[in-house]
Amino acid sequence: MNTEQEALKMPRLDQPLAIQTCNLAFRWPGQTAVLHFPDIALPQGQHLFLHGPSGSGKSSLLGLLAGMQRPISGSIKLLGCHLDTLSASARDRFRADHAGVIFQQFNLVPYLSAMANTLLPCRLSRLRKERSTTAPEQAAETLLTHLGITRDHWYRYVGQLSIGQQQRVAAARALIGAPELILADEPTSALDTDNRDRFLDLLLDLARERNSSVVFVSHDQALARHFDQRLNLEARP
Ligand SMILES: Nc1ncnc2c1ncn2[C@@H]1O[C@H](COP(=O)(O)OP(=O)(O)OP(=O)(O)O)[C@@H](O)[C@H]1O
Repeated sequence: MNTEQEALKMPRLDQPLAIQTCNLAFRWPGQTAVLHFPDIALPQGQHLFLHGPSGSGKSSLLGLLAGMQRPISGSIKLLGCHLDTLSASARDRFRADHAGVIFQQFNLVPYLSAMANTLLPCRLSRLRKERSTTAPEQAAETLLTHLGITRDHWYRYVGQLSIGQQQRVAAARALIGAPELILADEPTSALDTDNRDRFLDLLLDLARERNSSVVFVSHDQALARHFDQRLNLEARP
């Protein structure tokens, strides 16, 4: 795969790197094609725009950074931890403690309310619960309110919410407990331009408040200007 990395802002050398990858390659089980990825060096608190056409490997790379898959070669260092050397369960633990993931299809639990979905990370990770400066319920209320989910929607099943509302609940779930990393896969694809820009501004403002590093996947070049760094994956033959 031909790839190109364009740094809009050079990493500041006085900031520790939140994400550092080197010579990453990955092959999906049952496939012969190997995906090769450009190196990432993202300082803590910076925001990376991961861009490329459909099939270029954006979700695959995000899955590697989230520890959901393991590379066939190369290294991934997150917050100083060598993720690629950990077992699957240790990677799950690391993700629960340190990463808020917004999936392309949101992956909310349909039989739980917006509030219960938002609180899940604090139930799964003591670190996330303790990092919250207020009680988790209060943190969830604050996040849902910031993200425009009104009180009358907090205790509804997420299946009864609109796609845009579900997306914002997924963002609240990712942000609760101030994880150091936010990994977001095309979270604005179902939104019109106005809502897309509003959602992105909110997400990045909240990430900035928490000094979270963000990797944001999108095929929409217009969003690149909001980010510190940009990584382009090129079309695969
Ligand atoms: N679960 C999977 N099993 C096997 N192959 C997969 C799987 N997911 C993705 N692939 C393959 O890996 C390659 C990269 O896919 P990926 O979903 O990472 O691209 P993408 O850039 O995120 O695409 P899109 O913008 O359409 O979401 C494609 O050839 C795809 O067919």
